[in-house]
Amino acid sequence: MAVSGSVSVFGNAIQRVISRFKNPQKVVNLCFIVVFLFSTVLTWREAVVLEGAYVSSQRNSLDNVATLLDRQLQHNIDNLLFYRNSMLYALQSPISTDKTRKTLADFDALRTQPYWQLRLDLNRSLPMNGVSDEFVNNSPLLDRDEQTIHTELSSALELSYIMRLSHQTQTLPRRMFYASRSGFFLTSTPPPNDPQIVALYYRLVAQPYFSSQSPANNPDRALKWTHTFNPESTTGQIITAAIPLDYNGRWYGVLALDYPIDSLHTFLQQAHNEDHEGTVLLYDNELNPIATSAQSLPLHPMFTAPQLAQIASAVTAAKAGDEGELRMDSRFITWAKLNNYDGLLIKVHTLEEGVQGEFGRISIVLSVLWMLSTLMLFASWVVIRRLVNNMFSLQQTLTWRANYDTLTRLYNRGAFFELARKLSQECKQQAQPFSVIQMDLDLFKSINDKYGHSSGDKVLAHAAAMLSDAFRQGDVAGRVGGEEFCIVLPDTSLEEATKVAERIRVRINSKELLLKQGTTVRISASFGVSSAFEFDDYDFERLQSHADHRLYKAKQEGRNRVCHTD
Ligand SMILES: Nc1nc2c(ncn2[C@@H]2O[C@H](COP(=O)(O)OP(=O)(O)OP(=O)(O)O)[C@@H](O)[C@H]2O)c(=O)[nH]1
Repeated sequence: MAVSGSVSVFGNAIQRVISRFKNPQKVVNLCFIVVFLFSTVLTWREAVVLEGAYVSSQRNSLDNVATLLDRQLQHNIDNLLFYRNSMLYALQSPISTDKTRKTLADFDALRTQPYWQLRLDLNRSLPMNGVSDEFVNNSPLLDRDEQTIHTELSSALELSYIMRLSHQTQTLPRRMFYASRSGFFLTSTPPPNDPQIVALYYRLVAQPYFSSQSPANNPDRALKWTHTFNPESTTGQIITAAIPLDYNGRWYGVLALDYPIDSLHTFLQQAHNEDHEGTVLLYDNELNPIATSAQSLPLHPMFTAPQLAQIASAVTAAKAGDEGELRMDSRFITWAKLNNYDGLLIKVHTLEEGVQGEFGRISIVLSVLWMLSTLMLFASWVVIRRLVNNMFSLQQTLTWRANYDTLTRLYNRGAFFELARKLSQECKQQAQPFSVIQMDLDLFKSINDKYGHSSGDKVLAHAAAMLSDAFRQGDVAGRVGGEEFCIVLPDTSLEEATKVAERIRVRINSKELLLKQGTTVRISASFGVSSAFEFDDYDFERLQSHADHRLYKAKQEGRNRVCHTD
């Protein structure tokens, strides 16, 4: 009982709210559109936050690799600078010992040989490897200066002790060397004493990292990175960091570190090990791929020329250490410019990897939730819309039934009296004539008795239709009793109202009505007409009473007639 009570209270409340709006369906639609938009905006907001987190995670992942690589490179560069300082100190104040004297004497003895090696103390130092005076003289870049060669050799000897001490096991394996313009070199991976020395020295000074360190090519005397092709390397490529050695205005040579590509591959694989999603690639400053965290460099280029141009334009304005991201076809690209290498790291995250990853799973759940809530919203919209439609049409039916007579479709007594009173008062205010016609079907009881009640109903509906067709717009008719009708005619005199009544009478009486197959009936009606002007009274009830008296008179006088006098 309590439940049904609260349901009906709720129903009434909804009905009251709905009745305030002319078109409740529109209100329901609007409400659901607002809820739909609200839930979509919320989901979209979640998606934006998720996207931000995804971008940050991609950046962090690349940032970790970039930091590790930068830290390692920084360590190596620090070593390189330390070696250069050692050489500079040695050039400033060369040490003269038995060993240096022996080294210089050996050099003087061997300097014309096509190749030579000074193996002073191999347990504590690295061998010095050199080429002939002739070789040096044939190259415009090289210069065996008699004034400085001995000082340089003794300084290089000191460096060879330090280099020998440096730890061999590195996180990022590399080769350190000093290539002198005076025709000798020192390397952490010394060659045997054979003709190979000439080829090695030639390759060292022929590579771009050497010539790029000349005062003309490197006026700032800064560290430079180069990416060169080395046919002896398994991958054919090598990355080199080089700095010039200058003293007293003379360019002595180049101190350099080079990294085999394999070591960079291994480094990237280890650095990117924790993050299983995506591939990290190291590119040089001309956007050539160098190394990858994948098994090997891709056989086909990862990017088309326009895509590379897009990356290049994003990176051009960036400073060292900057990072950014780009969307390319179905891939998400994150890039980071390294602090200690003139190139950049690029992380490629494909859509497939993204979908399988954590963010992909969350995005799918979010999309499914949004679709489910939208589906449920749509289902409830259909139900509520139907409910509201039903309530609205029910309300309209009830409202109609409260005011109209269902049989004749004319106003019922209550609604008619209310309207008639209103119209009479309006006419009174505007001093217009106002008339009332009272109509009653003749001998209607006999039709009921003879043909049945349903036939009687048919006659009543027919008479009402005749009535409705006959009066003018502005006139109002109602069923005020069983077979009694009343018509009010605003702005109509008694004479005009009498004519209207006469017209209705003729129409009703002129047509045979088919009651059932083979049975027709001709009906008639009597009319009483009254007017406000003749009584100087606009009270509707009194005017109707006058009209009713005259109707009675018409009945008395033989029915089927109009009476407008007492
Ligand atoms: N079929 C039908 N009959 C109705 C309805 N309302 C009233 N009546 C009948 O209408 C009849 C009216 O009869 P009376 O008032 O005696 O008048 P009459 O037979 O029309 O005779 P006069 O008015 O003197 O011409 C009654 O028999 C009522 O039962 C209705 O809605 N349907």
